[in-house]
Amino acid sequence: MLYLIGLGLGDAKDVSVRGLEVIRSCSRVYLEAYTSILSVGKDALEEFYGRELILADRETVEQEADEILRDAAISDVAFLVVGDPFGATTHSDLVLRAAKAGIQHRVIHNASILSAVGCCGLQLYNFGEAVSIVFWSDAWKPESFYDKIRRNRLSGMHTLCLLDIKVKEQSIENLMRGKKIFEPPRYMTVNQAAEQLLQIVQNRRELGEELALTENTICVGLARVGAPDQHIAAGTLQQLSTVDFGGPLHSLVISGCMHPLELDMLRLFAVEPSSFDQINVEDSSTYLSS
Ligand SMILES: C[S@@+](CC[C@H](N)C(=O)[O-])C[C@H]1O[C@@H](n2cnc3c(N)ncnc32)[C@H](O)[C@@H]1O
Repeated sequence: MLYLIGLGLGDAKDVSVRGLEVIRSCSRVYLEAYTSILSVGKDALEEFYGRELILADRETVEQEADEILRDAAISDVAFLVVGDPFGATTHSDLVLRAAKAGIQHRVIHNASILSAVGCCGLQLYNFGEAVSIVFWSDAWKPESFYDKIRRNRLSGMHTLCLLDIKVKEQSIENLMRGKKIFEPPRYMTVNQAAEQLLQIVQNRRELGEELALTENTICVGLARVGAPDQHIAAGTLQQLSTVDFGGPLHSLVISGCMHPLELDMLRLFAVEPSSFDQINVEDSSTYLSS
């Protein structure tokens, strides 16, 4: 049996009781280590579970899936994912491979950022498509996430922006020389995401486009949700570009049409309460101009 087990978001002890029992009984336990992280780290998890964990990076999961699935038809193998196993698109592939090999699978769910984001006060029912914001490089500055945010805002929907994680990256030089030397991991901050969005707003303004969001659009930054030191701040996109959110992981939400209760909740986290004064909750058409 292949078990996909969610670990939750904040702490080693967020694993469910059933998840923990299965982890302790499996013959091998993999820890997926590229779509999300628990800031407590692998050692703390091993100590709490009383099990050795095998780190599974993107290469292992995508190119050596057969090794993960080895003997899973006759013994139990656990694949641990921070958050919920299906809070990332990547793990359907492992399930499909298991099914093809005649291996049964079971999922033990847990909290995901996709549901925990509701802690900021914006209602989960009012979110549209989630987007990923990737790190820009000198040569590659994609803007496709802006167009998805635009579509959500036109429908009055909020947008959860998941922010890029780069682990085991090689510099072009090391890649060309075939040297397996990796750059330090990088986790996109709310500030970096806001700065990239502000740049796109500026680009679109210069093109004369009607803007889907501006410097003054109300957004929410969330860091380390579920951990004891989680940090949430609500304010304009411009304001969030300078708030210090501390260590990873971070997410950014772009508001859509807000119910008065949602606004009241956001005010609890306001960077500057007066930023919320101009918002007319009754009229969703104001969102294209705010
Ligand atoms: C692929 S997604 C989510 C994966 C995870 N399996 C889940 O269900 O939450 C990873 C992204 O979610 C966001 N994220 C995950 N955990 C977070 C947390 N505790 N606080 C804030 N953002 C988080 C970050 O933007 C991160 O880059």
